[in-house]
Amino acid sequence: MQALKSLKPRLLLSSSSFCKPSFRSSASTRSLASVSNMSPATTQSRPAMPTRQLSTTGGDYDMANPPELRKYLGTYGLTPPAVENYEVQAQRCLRLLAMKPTPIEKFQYLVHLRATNVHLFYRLLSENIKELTPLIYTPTVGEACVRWHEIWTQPEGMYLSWSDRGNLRRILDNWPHEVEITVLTDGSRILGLGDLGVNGMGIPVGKLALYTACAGIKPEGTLPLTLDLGTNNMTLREDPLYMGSRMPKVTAEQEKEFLDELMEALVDKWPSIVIQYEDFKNPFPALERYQNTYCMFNDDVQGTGAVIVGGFINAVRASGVPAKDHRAIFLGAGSAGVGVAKQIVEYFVKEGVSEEDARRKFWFVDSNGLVTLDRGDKLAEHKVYFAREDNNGRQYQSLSRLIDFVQPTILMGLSTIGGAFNKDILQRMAKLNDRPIIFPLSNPSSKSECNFEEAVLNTDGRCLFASGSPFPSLEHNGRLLTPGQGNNMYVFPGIGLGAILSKSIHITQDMIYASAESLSTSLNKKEVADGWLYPDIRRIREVSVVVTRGVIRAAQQNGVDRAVELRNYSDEQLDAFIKQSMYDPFNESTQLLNAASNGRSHLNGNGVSGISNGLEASHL
Ligand SMILES: NC(=O)c1ccc[n+]([C@@H]2O[C@H](COP(=O)([O-])OP(=O)(O)OC[C@H]3O[C@@H](n4cnc5c(N)ncnc54)[C@H](O)[C@@H]3O)[C@@H](O)[C@H]2O)c1
Ligand SMILES: O=C(O)C[C@H](O)C(=O)O
Ligand SMILES: [Mg+2]
Repeated sequence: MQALKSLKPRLLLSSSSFCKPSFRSSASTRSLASVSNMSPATTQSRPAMPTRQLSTTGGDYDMANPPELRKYLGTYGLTPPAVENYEVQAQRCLRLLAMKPTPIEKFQYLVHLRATNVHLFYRLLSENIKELTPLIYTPTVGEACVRWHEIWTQPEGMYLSWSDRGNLRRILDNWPHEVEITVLTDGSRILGLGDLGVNGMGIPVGKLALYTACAGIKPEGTLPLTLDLGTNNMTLREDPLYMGSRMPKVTAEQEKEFLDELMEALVDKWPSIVIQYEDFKNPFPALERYQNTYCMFNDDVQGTGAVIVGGFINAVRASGVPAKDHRAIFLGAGSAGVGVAKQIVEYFVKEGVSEEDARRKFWFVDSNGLVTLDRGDKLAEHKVYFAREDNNGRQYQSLSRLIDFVQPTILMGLSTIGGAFNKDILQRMAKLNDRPIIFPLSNPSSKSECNFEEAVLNTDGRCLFASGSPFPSLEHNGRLLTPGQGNNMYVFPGIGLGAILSKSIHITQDMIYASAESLSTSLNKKEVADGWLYPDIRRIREVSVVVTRGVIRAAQQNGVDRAVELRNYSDEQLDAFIKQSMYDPFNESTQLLNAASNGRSHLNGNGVSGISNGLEASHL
């Protein structure tokens, strides 16, 4: 025991045992250069970078690694002797998961698995995407964020604080990988759970895990980024375990200054980086400010708009009501609600409706009631476009009275008010429509405006339904009904991958719209025949290829692509290129082994370039 105790720290610190050659050399070069450039404030007591502990690295302890690879990696003897195939390892993982009684414990186990064996984690995730996505993403990630300060165990991304301004570029040098895409949040509106400060880190981590699982962006090409700009959440600020700055959220003007510096720093460090904004309370200023300058998009405004249009196109077809005759009530007039409605307007216009008529098909309700021009409060700028002026002075406060007035065909929820679509509301929708379109889109499940069962029971199973969070299938009148999941996870992976592969300068609105249209066409015959609005999530990698192709084609049409050679590819060639560019966790050990045996200097996806001596480098 004593021997083990003294061995472990030595091993953990020993670069010769644990670092692949390239990590050793690049990390030390990086450290020296960056330390000499940094201000004293950022270099004081700077520990050695725990590169090996970042969860986006590693497969070194994979039980599939054969003895020669273990010897090469210096891990021989550090894992049990058996060489196991994936199926055996997966069985162990799934048993371990089953032993964890609660979703948050399963989440924690999966965090651990990712940190210790990233390829196994992604193999497991890609083979069990339907079952595991709810554990690493919505809804469980919501609980994880609420409790991040209690459950955090290891670095998984970067935190940048208000007090770091002036040094952001140099701090980025601490990230040990070449980044292709980042998801960044300021934690100010995490799902429908409010301001969670740096606890919001779970969201970039979860979204980027889906980038890898759904679109094959290699794990080390992803950077989860959380801005520590203060929080107005007093409970967190007063909690001794809270890990962010204990100050009120900075002003909008200060946040703008910070973001200006950050955006410059990100592209200076990684010139081709794709930047996804996520869960900002007020995302519009940044979107407007940066969308024509950087390769960026806002997932909640644009990704959500696209995913909902994707399902909506299919819902409109299934409803039997022509586009021009639809009327929509939106509960919630925030960034997501307005983002969705704006893209539906685009769809209606493409269907031949004038923009003015399309705009007037929407009635928005926020916490003050129907959004009207004469309501007496100062409307936020983003609401003005849809504000009603035809309400004849009436201010509708109640959703049911508004339903009677508008007679909508569509009810969308992006309000964060769990249960707002109650029995009465749903029954009114069922009375008005043969196939009411009901999309309760708030996350996580507890904030969903209704669940699938409530929607089915109160509309005699006639509703066309999609929710932001996943709900189980159910049997109704002898038929198995499966809910659609209108979650931006169907599109953001393809938007990001499309931008990366086409080397786009910007992400244009046409690229976003193309993701929606491509998604709507990605259902297979059975899914269409079964009346599904979205494809089976188990086919998400195939779907992401279709979405990515659409995004690349739109980039080409807009002339924002720099990978101009792709313009000459046929669709089949482009699909093949996309697939071949995708990280495949099942290939990683084989590639590592081949490179180790051949002493080749190139490896895909593992940062192990620079191997020169092959197996001679063994640390056995
Ligand atoms: N399904 C998805 O892919 C997806 C994507 C993005 C956002 N969302 C969800 O949408 C929700 C809203 O996100 P957001 O970014 O628009 O947030 P937001 O804070 O910008 O907007 C929330 C809106 O709800 C309104 N609201 C609050 N209480 C209300 C009440 N009692 N009655 C009526 N309206 C009320 C607010 O006035 C505001 O207009 C969140 O729960 C988020 O998780 C889902
Ligand atoms: O994170 C999600 O599940 C979807 C969306 O981005 C949200 O903010 O709710
Ligand atoms: Mg979001």
